[in-house]
Amino acid sequence: MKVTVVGAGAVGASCAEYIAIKNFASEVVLLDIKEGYAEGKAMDLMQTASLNGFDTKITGVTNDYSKTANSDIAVITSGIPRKPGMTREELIGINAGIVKTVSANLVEHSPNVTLIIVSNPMDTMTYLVHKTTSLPKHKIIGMGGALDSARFKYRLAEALEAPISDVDGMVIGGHSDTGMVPLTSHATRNSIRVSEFLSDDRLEQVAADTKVGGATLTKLLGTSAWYAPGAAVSGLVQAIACDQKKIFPCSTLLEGEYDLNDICIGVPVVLGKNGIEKIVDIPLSDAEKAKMQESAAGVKKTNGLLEL
Ligand SMILES: O=C(O)C[C@H](O)C(=O)O
Repeated sequence: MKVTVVGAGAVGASCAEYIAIKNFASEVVLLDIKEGYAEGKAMDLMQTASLNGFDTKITGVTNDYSKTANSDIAVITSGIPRKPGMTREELIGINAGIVKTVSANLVEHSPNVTLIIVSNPMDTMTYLVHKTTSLPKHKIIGMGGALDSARFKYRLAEALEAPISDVDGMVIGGHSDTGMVPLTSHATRNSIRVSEFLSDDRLEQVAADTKVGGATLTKLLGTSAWYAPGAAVSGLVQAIACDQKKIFPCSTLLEGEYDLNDICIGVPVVLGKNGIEKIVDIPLSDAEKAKMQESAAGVKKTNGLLEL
């Protein structure tokens, strides 16, 4: 199993590290445009192999896509991160051109690759990859919901004063400060609905804190987060590589599901060796349906800025 990670910045390197530590891939190629940078990160990570007990071979390359040839899965983290006070949508001008070039190069050298898009604004970048590559829709996956759901579970556990392993919950919709739809009515603590433990006001606060999860970290760190994004990507890569058939919310092209068309947005999907193997249509309340439509309108507005 060969995995390429494009972009050796904090998110790309953290993603490569988690993939290696989970020890399911034979090879990870880290690619960056900055001369020697990916090579350095790869060497540093390889020097943790004996300490962390993994056999994954990590190599770094400077912008040489021939070294990514025949990748099974490739992750695109390239582009610029946002600064405090910015929205993800503001990155479209720079990141769209980068994601278009990177995805074309990856597909040229690995025509059967499954792509995972992390660069922001992620739902729009995922749509761009659909519009500009020949890959089938099940091989184009946007990573946002897995991360947002992890942040939702963190906030739920905090409110419940419970261990995170007791908590389950999912965030669908667009990966944006206003577009996320945390499914509070579906969230559980050990199979019991969290509404049995938390007031409506507290649950609303949990949802609000979840939606600005990335912005909160960007303010604290001066740039966007990397550990949870890297871990979330590694979870998707592992589900595909190991044919786990796990359900994650991912951004995928919708053709009628959730009453949406011609848009990539986060919905629950089954991930296995074929990439997205199924879109799971779950029943939503009227309020959740309305939020999903509102979220989709925001994503479509950003998609409208693409020069296709
Ligand atoms: O918040 C960001 O800009 C980066 C990423 O989308 C995140 O949610 O951490």
